[in-house]
Amino acid sequence: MSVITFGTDGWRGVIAKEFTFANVAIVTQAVACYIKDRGLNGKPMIIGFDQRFLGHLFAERVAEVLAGNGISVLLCDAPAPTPAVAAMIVSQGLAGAMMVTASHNPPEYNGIKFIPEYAGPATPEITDEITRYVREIENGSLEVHVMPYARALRAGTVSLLSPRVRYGEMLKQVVDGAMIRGAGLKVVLDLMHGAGIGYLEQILQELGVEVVACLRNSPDPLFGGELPEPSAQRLQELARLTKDKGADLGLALDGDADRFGVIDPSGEYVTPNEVLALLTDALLTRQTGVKKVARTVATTHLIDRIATAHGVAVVETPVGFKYIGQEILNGAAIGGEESGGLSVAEHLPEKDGLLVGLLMLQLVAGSGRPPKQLLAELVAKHGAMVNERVDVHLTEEQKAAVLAVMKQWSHPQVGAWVVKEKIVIDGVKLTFLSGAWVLVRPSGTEPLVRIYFEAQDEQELVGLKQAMLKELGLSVPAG
Ligand SMILES: O=P(O)(O)OC[C@H]1O[C@H](O)[C@H](O)[C@@H](O)[C@@H]1O
Repeated sequence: MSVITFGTDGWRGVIAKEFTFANVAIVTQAVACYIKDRGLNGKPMIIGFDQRFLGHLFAERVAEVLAGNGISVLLCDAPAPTPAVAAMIVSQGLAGAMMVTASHNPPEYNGIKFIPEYAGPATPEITDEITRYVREIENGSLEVHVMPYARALRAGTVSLLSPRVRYGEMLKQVVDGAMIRGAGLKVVLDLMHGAGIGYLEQILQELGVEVVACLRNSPDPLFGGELPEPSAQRLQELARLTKDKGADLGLALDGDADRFGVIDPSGEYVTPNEVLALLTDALLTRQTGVKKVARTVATTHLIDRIATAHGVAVVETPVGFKYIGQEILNGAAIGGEESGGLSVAEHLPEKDGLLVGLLMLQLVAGSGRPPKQLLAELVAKHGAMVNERVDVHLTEEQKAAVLAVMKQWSHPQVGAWVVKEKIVIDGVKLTFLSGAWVLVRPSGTEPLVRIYFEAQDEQELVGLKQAMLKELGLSVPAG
């Protein structure tokens, strides 16, 4: 069986096991076939990579195969954020991008994200097409074409570029730089040894924001023994420093800088759901004529309450920014997801952790209030929503059993909760008359089942969680 499959966000594998130079060449050849099919091979492609082990060499392998197919290549001269690479597609009118990254996966992983010419994540239709080419290459009916790297450089088929300056300019066009500069803000950063190194600090400096401390600001392919994931649990040092240094915000990025982490000056973690709600409200307050916003099926319904209050529609998508990106292309002014992805139509249909940092600074600068205070005001207006995600490690059999229970769900109630609707756009979601909901779905990036809960308060959340886990035959505690 082939080890090359595309999950929620690209192809990922363990380095030297599945993620080998040979397999990178196969995936690249398949992408080259797709590009040629679309008649886009007259335009260059950009290749980026993050701080992972041998990232630059895997990127060179990608360059050799694209060059072997007669496609000109702009290769990043250093690790770069995924959104900076995607931004170059727009700014330079490119055929697409290939980003060598495994995002927040453990250090032994690497991967490839293909970003087509619309500058957002590839849709499943596109990755299915690429997978068909992968299979043809694997069974020998298509060949991999290679131009050795040194020759491609000499011939000018491959040239090096740094997206930093141009990307910084694009970001600064989306935010109100004068407002941010005028507020004299201080921040603490946590770059998690990732691709945001050299990018976020520089852009903040250009915007007159003082970086009082910067954690994990050096390349480390082992990520200091942790996952490069900006979750509450991994941002404790950032939280402590943000509070101790009297900073206005703590900002973090994931391994390839497309996802964000935000800390309130009180040292409290601001969840992605909360950030999405705050930024959706800010955008809908600032912009008139917005028709719709987008969120995934796993994301807080507080967004719906905010959008409804502004007379704006909400589109619910499966999990994965590839779906949100399509909605942004189709007119959603802002879109985001619970796992820490967000972007706006004025920018890119690709999630961008740096953009979120700047938008949060703009929010604090404009309101003069910290995120948690702004959230309290939102809750006072729209009612509270509390949420939790439980990630459960299960055997394949247990996983099938849990998903089957949900698929076949027909009872009118879960414990005391009366079912309003069963939604099956990704896993199975039950919404309840109380306004609470639960979603059960297999992860596309990790061997897990994710169970998401949302309720009006902690007490309802705990009760619903107990009732649902009991129905699923799971005695798993939260967290
Ligand atoms: O829940 P999963 O299928 O594991 O996906 C979790 C997340 O993985 C990646 O970061 C994708 O870019 C996101 O769009 C997705 O939300």
